[in-house]
Amino acid sequence: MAFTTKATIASFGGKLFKLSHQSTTTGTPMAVNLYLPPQALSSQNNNPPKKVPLLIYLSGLTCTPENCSEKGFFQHRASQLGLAILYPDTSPRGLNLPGEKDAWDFGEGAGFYVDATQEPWKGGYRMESYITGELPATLFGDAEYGRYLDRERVSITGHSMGGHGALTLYLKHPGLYRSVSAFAPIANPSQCPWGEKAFSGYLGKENREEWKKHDATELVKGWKSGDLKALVDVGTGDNFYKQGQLLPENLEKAAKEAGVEGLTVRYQEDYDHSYYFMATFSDDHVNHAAKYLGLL
Ligand SMILES: N[C@@H](CCC(=O)N[C@@H](CS)C(=O)NCC(=O)O)C(=O)O
Repeated sequence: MAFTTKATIASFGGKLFKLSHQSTTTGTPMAVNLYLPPQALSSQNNNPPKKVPLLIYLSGLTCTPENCSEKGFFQHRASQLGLAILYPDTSPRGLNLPGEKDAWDFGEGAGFYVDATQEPWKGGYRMESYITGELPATLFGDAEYGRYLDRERVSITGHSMGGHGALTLYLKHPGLYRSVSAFAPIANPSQCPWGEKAFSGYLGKENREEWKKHDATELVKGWKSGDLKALVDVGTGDNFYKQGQLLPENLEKAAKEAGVEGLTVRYQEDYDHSYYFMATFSDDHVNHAAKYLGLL
């Protein structure tokens, strides 16, 4: 369903639009933020306006579309290059399922970008279908916003749970995105406490084979689509990294053993899990996407 525009905010010469739409995939209203750079907006009277490529940013646990729009600083470099950014939500909200709000790492704010197969989650917790299907289809088809966007040039990035989402959706859907990057991703969720909890709930405790289809370290072993075009940053001062929630080394090892080229993992000395880390390296991640989107 078409978007309702809740707010329009000037940012780095472009505009951030706070949007909402009724999703048939989740059965709920979904909030999403869209940043249009100045290059798109200044051509709004051209017929058609200049179409710019799109970077989809998937957020981490507890987040809404606001966190990264406000303090990730992606808009800074995106405005210079002419790149739109889409900030979706991290789960459906308002389904009022039992236990949905009991924990910060499961349920609301923690959809893990999978389509749940287990009750009571499978009706609405369908974030993989939402992010890869309904959301881009709605956006590119939207009379107001779709005309600025080039649906053939899309890349994906994300943080933590969203880094897991970016990597797995990229690996599961070859050709859908031109490149991928991730900040502090949950890189091997089948082997860490966050992933075990989420996959047990959404996919079933016993269905470990099913878990592998949503695990970047497992998926990379079957990658057959050439150079990976993947950039990953992890801070060595990140407590979640130290606790073994992220496991980027497992992803690196799996890619190496499978002979998959094009994965760059950088360990950034002292940086933590926060947006101080994200904002420091967001220019690099926008540049990475821009390279494959024909902007650099
Ligand atoms: N609520 C958790 C932290 C969750 C967390 O760090 N979430 C990250 C993504 S995994 C985030 O972006 N949080 C929102 C923020 O920092 O603005 C805790 O208390 O330890």
